[in-house]
Amino acid sequence: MTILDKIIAHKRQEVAERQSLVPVRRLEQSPYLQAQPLSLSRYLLRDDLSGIIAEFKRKSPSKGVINAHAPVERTTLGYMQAGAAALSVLTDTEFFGGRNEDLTTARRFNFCPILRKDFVLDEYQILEARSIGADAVLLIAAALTGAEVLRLGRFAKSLGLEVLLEIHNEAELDSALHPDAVTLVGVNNRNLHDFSVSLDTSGELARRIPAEFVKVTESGLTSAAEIEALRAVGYRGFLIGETFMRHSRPEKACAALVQQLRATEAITLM
Ligand SMILES: O=C(O)c1ccccc1NCC(=O)[C@H](O)[C@H](O)COP(=O)(O)O
Repeated sequence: MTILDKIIAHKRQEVAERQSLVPVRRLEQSPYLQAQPLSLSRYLLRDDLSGIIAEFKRKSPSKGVINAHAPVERTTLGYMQAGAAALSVLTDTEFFGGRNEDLTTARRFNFCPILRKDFVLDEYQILEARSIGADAVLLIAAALTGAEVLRLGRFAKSLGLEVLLEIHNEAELDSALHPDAVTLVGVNNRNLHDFSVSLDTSGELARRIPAEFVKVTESGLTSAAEIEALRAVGYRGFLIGETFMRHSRPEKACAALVQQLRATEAITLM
């Protein structure tokens, strides 16, 4: 049993419980449903932004507690001020120490696309994502069938949310890539069996992802040189969590990385 299997088993139970506590009609009353979501893909394609999706995560299965004290407001606002193009907020509690309120707080303090980072299995979670102020959701190919990606992706689209499809290999790409439902493809560099990280995964899969999808590289990124190397093979989004969150002031670590990127002159107008 992989860590993903464990997370998914727990999530199924959690979603069933939550649905009985917070019915769909309550989610539908959220004021965020009246607002127009921001486009994550458009922000990542902007040449005047860094392409960094800065993540707020307190702990993870691979690293345990990373940062239990950073406040969501100061961190996410700091990320934006530092030059991140978008935010990712972990809302899973059991394995990542997040909560829905973290995303809502980030939403209140920021005007940029926000990805709800969670383990989506059901339409309910997508409506919930919209109701807490998210602009995009993650669908993980390793946790879903191709038909489920299509169904959930279409539902997300009907609510105005973009879908970032996460893959680890070619087989997942082939089974889950539905142009009708997916806008961005994220290659996760972390092997969920042994937690090893290899940026070669992104390097190797880049040319397999059709040009119409915005390419995002996820996990294990630590430097401007790595970002530039992956930008050169077509990536426009760079999802970074731990490299920032392991600092007591994650937003300062983000600012330092954006500075390094600026020094390479890859970002012309920032
Ligand atoms: O981070 C983990 O340990 C993990 C384990 C199992 C499933 C997902 C996991 N992480 C979620 C993510 O995708 C990362 O938080 C994200 O890509 C950022 O990665 P990093 O920059 O390495 O924190």
